[in-house]
Amino acid sequence: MHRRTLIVTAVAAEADSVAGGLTTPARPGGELPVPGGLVLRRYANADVLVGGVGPAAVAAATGAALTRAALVGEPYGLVVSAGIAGGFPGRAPLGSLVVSDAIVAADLGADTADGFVPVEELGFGRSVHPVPAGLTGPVAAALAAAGLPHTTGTVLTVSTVTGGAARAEQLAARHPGAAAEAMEGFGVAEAAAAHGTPVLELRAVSNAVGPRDRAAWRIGDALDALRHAVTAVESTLSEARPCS
Ligand SMILES: O=C(O)c1cccc(C(=O)CC[C@H]2O[C@@H](n3cnc4c(=O)[nH]cnc43)[C@H](O)[C@@H]2O)c1
Repeated sequence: MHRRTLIVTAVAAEADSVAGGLTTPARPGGELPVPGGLVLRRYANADVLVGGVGPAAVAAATGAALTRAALVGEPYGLVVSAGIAGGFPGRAPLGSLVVSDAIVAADLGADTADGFVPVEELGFGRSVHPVPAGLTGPVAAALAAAGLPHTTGTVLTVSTVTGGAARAEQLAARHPGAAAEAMEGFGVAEAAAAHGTPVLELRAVSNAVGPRDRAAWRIGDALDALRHAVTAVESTLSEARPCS
């Protein structure tokens, strides 16, 4: 069974890479306005949305697109948070891809004398969206079949880009399964969950998580990797059957 996928990026350059990787044709009419001044780029099996940087902006944008689709009786079957990311050293090298097995809001909680406490332990909310194995596995297999370097792991969502070794070590210690950090996945996942829609995060690594080193960023390579990844996983996204 085919289903339509909503692919959400933070910025237009990422959406260009995603759209450039899709091999199916653009839908007649091409672009569709969404409440909030957003625009959906429409393709045969997927729509691409530039949702903004950070979890709050992207949650609002994703919610608007999901609600529009539901109201016109064309709900999406899958939501994908896609873009560039920081990779944890030793887990996700520059230019490689990360497929989420969980999406975690790494700074949603409280700082205490005993260290960081996630919201669940404070007694409210959630900071983790598990990704169905029936999504992660087939998407990773499609990347492998295309010969694209990748890893599966937790993708952390942060509101502040990590810029030092101490913070990188703290995050890696707190989340041993973490492969990458970015700024939108958890917002996309919250909106998808509100609509009962499965969610996956797909990231291409542009920089290492750790001390800030602008000269070492490889944003162009990561955008190319994202485009190749989308070509490789396009049919899997419409066909994979999520089952936890
Ligand atoms: O100024 C800096 O030090 C800096 C370092 C890395 C990325 C940025 C960005 O402004 C990009 C944010 C944008 O890209 C995603 N992204 C890419 N790398 C990372 C990262 O290491 N940590 C968190 N987010 C990253 C993110 O999803 C945003 O959309 C600035």
